[in-house]
Amino acid sequence: MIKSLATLLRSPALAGIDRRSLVTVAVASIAINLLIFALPLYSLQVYDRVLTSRSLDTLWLLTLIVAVALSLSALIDTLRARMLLRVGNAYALALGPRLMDASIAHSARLAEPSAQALRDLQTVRSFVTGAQGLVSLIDAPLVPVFLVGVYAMHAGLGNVMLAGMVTLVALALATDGLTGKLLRAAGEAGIDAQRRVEGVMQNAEVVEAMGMRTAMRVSWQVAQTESMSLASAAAERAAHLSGLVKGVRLLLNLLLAAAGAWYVIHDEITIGVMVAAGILAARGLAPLEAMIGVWKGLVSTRAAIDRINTALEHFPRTESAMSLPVPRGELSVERLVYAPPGAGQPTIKGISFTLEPGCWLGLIGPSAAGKSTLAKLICGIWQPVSGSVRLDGADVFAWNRAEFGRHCGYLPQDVELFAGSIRDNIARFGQADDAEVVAAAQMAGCHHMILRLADGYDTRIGAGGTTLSGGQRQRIGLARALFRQPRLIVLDEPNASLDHEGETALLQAVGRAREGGATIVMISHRPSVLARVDMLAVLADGQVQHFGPREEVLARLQRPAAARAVPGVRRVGV
Ligand SMILES: Nc1ncnc2c1ncn2[C@@H]1O[C@H](COP(=O)(O)OP(=O)(O)OP(=O)(O)O)[C@@H](O)[C@H]1O
Repeated sequence: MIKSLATLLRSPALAGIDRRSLVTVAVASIAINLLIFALPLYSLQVYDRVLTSRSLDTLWLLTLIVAVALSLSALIDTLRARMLLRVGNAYALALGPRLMDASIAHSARLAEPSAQALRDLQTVRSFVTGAQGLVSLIDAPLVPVFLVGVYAMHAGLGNVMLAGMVTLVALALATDGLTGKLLRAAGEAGIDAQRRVEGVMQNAEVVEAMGMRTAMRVSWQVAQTESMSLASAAAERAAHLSGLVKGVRLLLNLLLAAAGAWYVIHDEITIGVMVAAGILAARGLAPLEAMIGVWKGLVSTRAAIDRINTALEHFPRTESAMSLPVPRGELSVERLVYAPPGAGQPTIKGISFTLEPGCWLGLIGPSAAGKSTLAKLICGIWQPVSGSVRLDGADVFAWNRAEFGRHCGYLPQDVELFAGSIRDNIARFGQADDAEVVAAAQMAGCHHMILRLADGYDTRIGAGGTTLSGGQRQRIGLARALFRQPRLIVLDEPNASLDHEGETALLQAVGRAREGGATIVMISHRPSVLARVDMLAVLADGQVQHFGPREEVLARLQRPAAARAVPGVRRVGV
């Protein structure tokens, strides 16, 4: 048990806990508990000395000393709570950025939005800082000190307390055995219900348009009810055990009083010892009772720590800290193989090609050919199973994301803009001169469109802000991709929502980026686009069917047999 506790404390999820402050908290706990000894010692003196000597001076002096000791104990207790608050907050602040990175990587690589690890971080923080958390457990290791104190007074009373301790520890273990599994299952079911809610809210328009509210509500209710019934079953068992614990505690008090009285009657101890031992035993057993009280929190915190560890293990910092020079833009895709996580079959099956800097590649192929997957691999979002994508010889996946991002512009198929101003979105939420933002917008052909909005570049989008049309979003997304003229530009169906004017602006922008030496990969089936590219790649079933200069590939596609071999390419109609 101690070994597993040590492993837990060393786990990456708790790496951000300030150990030195915890040692201070432990020292404070020892001080609090030692000062508490003043009360039984006071009773001992008052019952055995003061009452017999009837010395009021001694009584006042003793009362004053013990009052100071207890006040000091209360003060240290408050400071300890404040320190735990600071430890918890510092922990969340220290681990938060890494978990945010891991959550983004998780969501991007598994294409499954998940902020669970960040919620788990708050669970651990609340446990460390809350009154019903770590502070309830922190006194538990000092229970033996109280036991020794009671034994020092009388072995018989010590035995009664030891029996009480063993009973309470057994009840704690029973609580774990009877409720732990249920609580963990309830937690998982709760997370599942939460995921469903998030999914529904993200696609609320679809739900409303097609009257799917009832079906979605029922699906959520099923998960929610399961979570609630598991939690209720656990709570019911815990309530029975809690009643039992209270009963045991009352019985122990009675037993201690009875045993004390027995020993007093047999002249083995004084009344003072009897009262002092009762106080010591009660204080000593309290942390064990508290431990049972916070068991639910303990189980959910343990599960949260496990999930944080998993998130950190699956998405460790694999990026190189090495700073690389600005690439020229030579893109080489080498024997690239990719299979989605959990899928047996690869969706990219050994693709290889090279693009010179300043080359514009058009990527075409039927639906589900793997075009978007290839685009994500080229941007280093997903990790290949084997092979690599290299920009100027450096593996894009291993490249430091922040640094690689400066050289890469990416426009996904579903353009997502973030809550914030249009300026922030174009500037990728970093520091930027106004001139740079305007230049990117002008290049993407959306400068005038932005100026026509109520607050121009300061127009807020997202929650509580303006809702942009699909075409407007796509143009701002393009400006974001072109911001600061990256060396590699990957555009996934960038003209899907664009009108003729928008498409002309897009082609001009990409043409200018090419003139500036950027390497461009563009997925599109529009003839107007394909007429402008330098190279053309035709993808089918995760493989390159044709690759080469545009004219050459188009000529090959004109042959009926070739076009038949790549279904969907016919509609290019070039
Ligand atoms: N996150 C994912 N998890 C599992 N499978 C995926 C994932 N993303 C894509 N796939 C699968 O990979 C294959 C290629 O998908 P991809 O989106 O790359 O095709 P595409 O050529 O871009 O299609 P389209 O033209 O329809 O957008 C498909 O079979 C798809 O089901």
